[in-house]
Amino acid sequence: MKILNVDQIRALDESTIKHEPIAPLNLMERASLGFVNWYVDHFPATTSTKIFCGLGNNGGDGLAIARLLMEREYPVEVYVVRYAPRESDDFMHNHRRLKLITEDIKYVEFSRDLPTLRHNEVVIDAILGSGLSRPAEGIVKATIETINRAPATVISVDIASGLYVDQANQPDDVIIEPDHTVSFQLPKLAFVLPKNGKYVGNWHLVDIQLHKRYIDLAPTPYYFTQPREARLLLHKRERYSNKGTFGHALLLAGSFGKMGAAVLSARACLRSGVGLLTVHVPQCGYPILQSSVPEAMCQPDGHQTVLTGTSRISSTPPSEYSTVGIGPGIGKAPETLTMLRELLPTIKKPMVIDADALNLLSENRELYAQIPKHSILTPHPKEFERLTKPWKDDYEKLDLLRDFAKTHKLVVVLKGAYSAVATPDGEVHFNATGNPGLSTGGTGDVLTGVLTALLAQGYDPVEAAVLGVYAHGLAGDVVASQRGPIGMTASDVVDALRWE
Ligand SMILES: NC(=O)C1=CN([C@@H]2O[C@H](COP(=O)(O)OP(=O)(O)OC[C@H]3O[C@@H](n4cnc5c(N)ncnc54)[C@H](O)[C@@H]3O)[C@@H](O)[C@H]2O)[C@@H](O)CC1
Ligand SMILES: Nc1ncnc2c1ncn2[C@@H]1O[C@H](COP(=O)(O)OP(=O)(O)O)[C@@H](O)[C@H]1O
Ligand SMILES: [K+]
Repeated sequence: MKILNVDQIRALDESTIKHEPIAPLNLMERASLGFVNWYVDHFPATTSTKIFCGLGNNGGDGLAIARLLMEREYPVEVYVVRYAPRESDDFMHNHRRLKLITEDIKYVEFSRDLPTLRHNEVVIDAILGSGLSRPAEGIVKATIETINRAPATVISVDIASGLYVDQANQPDDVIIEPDHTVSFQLPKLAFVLPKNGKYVGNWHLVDIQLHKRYIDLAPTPYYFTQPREARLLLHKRERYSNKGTFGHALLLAGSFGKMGAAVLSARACLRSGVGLLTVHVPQCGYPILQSSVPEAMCQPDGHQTVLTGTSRISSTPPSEYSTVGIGPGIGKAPETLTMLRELLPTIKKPMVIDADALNLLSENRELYAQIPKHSILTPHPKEFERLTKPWKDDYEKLDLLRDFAKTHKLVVVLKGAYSAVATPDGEVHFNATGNPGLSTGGTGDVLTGVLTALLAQGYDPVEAAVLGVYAHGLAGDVVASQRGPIGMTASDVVDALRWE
């Protein structure tokens, strides 16, 4: 699913109006009805509902929503925030229609006009939408602050008032902090950026049949991966297959005190369909890996506690494996850096690079050029900052991410809520699955195992990253639904991996 920018969203509305064709007012009615259908599904008709409307089309939506809810006998109060002398045409039209069914529309010009908001009621925020062009001030600001202080449940129409669709807000901007955002048809970039979490709440999309052809043709670097789209990437397992069909992966992982990372990663790799797996670990990890992951072959390093790449029992060079995954728990010993330095130029196929392998790279940036093209790197934000530089906001971080992936021809998975998969072509695919239960040690090691398995099976690296990140997050969601997010462990995530 595409994520469009604010100009495209406006053009999409216009294209729908022109090509369907549909009158602007009827499109507003459709959007408002979409919101109301969602609302009716979530809140009973006894819910005391206060709707705050601005003077633009977001406010017009609010007025139409008020009328539609009154027709359904919800106890509704309407407040029009009068911050400007002029209203939009569609606002005016909906204002007239609402006046036909109620005399009781309240106007907020001064703070004293604001009502008291209680915990058992719902506030619908239709003050400002995608037309936001400057920070909230005056009575708009006072209204937003009052709503944010209130114990009521808050639902924003389309986007929280005060939040920009696709550009950074300033730290002192006043923005609605909703419990839910109900938006129209397509997600907005603002919804998937970590710093905006409290200005979005849980977000939901209602389909208002905007012009499909416009969406299909609209150029954008940003996508949001839906379950249907991720599942389409899954390769079928052929009936006449054998373990050779699904590749032989080499995983370089673990060091003294961090063998758990190797175990988790290896288990996840095996749970993700790899044909054969060899894990190269320091000698101290040999008995651990052999006993806890019997399905994997284990190759002890020449060194007792860290990886050096040498092995007395190995005759197969890393370049001969279907793919190589490196990083979980390896530490940053000088011998391990030497191993990485020697390894990279020999590998000609995309590989997976995570954790301390990324940190070693960031401390030795001359190695960037040696990373096999289209390899998958899986930094969390701190690791990504080490690989690049600090950013001032999430938008600058996104630019850095796209730039880094393009410049070095890599697939970069920037992990977190809505993990972002950046491609060598400059696209970014945000992931829909996952939850805060995954914020626990070892889940990143699990992801490395998953991605290594997919590359070994011959998946295209971008598809491997999009599908792997999706399946990893989904496994986290399955665990959260069974035992709640708080008690989730990385081992649970491995066990919940499913490929169907
Ligand atoms: N265009 C369409 O066909 C549709 C639009 N829809 C709704 O329309 C909204 C966009 O409508 P508008 O473009 O009128 O935008 P808004 O409703 O966000 O209002 C923009 C108006 O407010 C002013 N403004 C911007 N920032 C302000 C600030 N900080 N303080 C005070 N005034 C400010 C602008 O100058 C402009 O006059 C969407 O968010 C959505 O809710 C929906 O009804 C779906 C269909
Ligand atoms: N709040 C969250 N919502 C969704 N996914 C999350 C969240 N927090 C963490 N994750 C996921 O959990 C994993 C954590 O990886 P990482 O930070 O490398 O942990 P570790 O180093 O402990 O293995 C990533 O895949 C990340 O996307
Ligand atoms: K709003």
